[in-house]
Amino acid sequence: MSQSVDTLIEAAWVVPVAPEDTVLDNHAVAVRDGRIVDVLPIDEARRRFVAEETVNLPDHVLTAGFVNAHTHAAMSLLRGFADDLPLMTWLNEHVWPAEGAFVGPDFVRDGTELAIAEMLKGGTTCFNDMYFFPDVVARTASRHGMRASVGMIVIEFPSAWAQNPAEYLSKGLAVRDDFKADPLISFVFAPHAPYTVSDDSLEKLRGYADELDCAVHMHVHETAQEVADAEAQNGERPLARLARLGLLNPSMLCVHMTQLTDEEVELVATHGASVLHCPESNLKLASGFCPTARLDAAGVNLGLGTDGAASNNDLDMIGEMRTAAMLAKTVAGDAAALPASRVLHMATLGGARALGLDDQIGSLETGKWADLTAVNLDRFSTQPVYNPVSQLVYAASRDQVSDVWVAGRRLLQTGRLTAMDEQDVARRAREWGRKIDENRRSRQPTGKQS
Ligand SMILES: CSC[C@H]1O[C@@H](n2cnc3c(O)ncnc32)[C@H](O)[C@@H]1O
Ligand SMILES: [Zn+2]
Repeated sequence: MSQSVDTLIEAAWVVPVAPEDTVLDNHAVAVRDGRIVDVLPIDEARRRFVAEETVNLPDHVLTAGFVNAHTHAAMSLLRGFADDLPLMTWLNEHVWPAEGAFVGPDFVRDGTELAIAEMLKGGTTCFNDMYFFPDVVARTASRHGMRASVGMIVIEFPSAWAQNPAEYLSKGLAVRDDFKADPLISFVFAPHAPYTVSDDSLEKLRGYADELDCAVHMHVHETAQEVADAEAQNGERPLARLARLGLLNPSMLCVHMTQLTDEEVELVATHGASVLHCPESNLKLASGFCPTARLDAAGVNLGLGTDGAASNNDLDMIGEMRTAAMLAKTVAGDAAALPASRVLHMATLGGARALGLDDQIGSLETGKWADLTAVNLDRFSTQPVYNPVSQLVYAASRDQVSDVWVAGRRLLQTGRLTAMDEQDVARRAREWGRKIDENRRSRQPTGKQS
């Protein structure tokens, strides 16, 4: 007796992510009510299920949707605004003044939409965001059917979103409450960085995080300067400070971590914190190198993120996987470091685990949400296929992503977004670009216009 399902997706290769290192040839994923019902051989699936829709992907690898574990989605409107600068010059002299002038609900809506369009086209089905107006981020993601982990931000300086740390916290918590019934939207605390959040704010935030069993997502040890300044000012390294404040625990997600001693690698591992690696942002800002292979060997859970498009300058998780793999090998001096399957794990289940969503997404397992990405390997550049995971990580490009489902809803179909007006998203991005550029030019002394 056959069972009815909504969708049967048949692919040349299904890579379920868990168990790791598994490739299932000619398999199908059966989806009902947005969730995975089964992963099984195609001929068996055809016998067992009657599907409302069958999608045939004869040259494709079908895997878990990518989890962009650290980004600032709305910053896609600042892509290329300030390049070739180190972190603190970039932030103090360019990004923060521009954010002070332009960031409001409309900027965050349009920037987040642009980011969602780019991420879906590149196979990302969930992003972990840290930005002003988290209410707008949550609303925008939900409206477009995208999964998001939204940051309840805290930073010591006032912005158009909140005036002080207490207001950041209370407004963030109110947004979390507003979205508690939305299965696409979850929340984490997002104190910006050790150099912008006081002990007092971190202690309060930790109290809420413990009470609500909620993760804490923070830029930590991003640059050597950050660590040296903290040592000079307080005689304490930022990671040690977080440990002293009780924040270093399995709910802690440390973004970047380019400056780590062997003892600190052990400290992170023994406290069970996750590390969210953003290799391209670290390379572009010349911030340093996260020792991912050492962290992995120590048992630390690793996620992968693009960071914002203003420091990357794209939101391409396939590209990020390739960079993460290459960089890990060079940093470790070991070509065997972070093989392709491990990097795919970082980009899917590792990120999901960091966000506390690994029982919901990150792998193709019965009962999980059908957040799926299909990549067409029928290109010169990804032939022949000895191992589809190798092709995906080392050779594929994001324009080979053909189809994407979030909670069983097909948001990308043969390369086209089904629930977004691509022209309109692009038009609004261009308008913001013109406005921001005009403002910058009007403030420059004449003759110095670039
Ligand atoms: C409090 S909202 C997030 C805040 O973070 C800024 N930001 C973007 N990228 C980075 C980075 O790599 N390190 C530190 N801060 C970053 C962003 O501009 C927002 O102001
Ligand atoms: Zn960041």
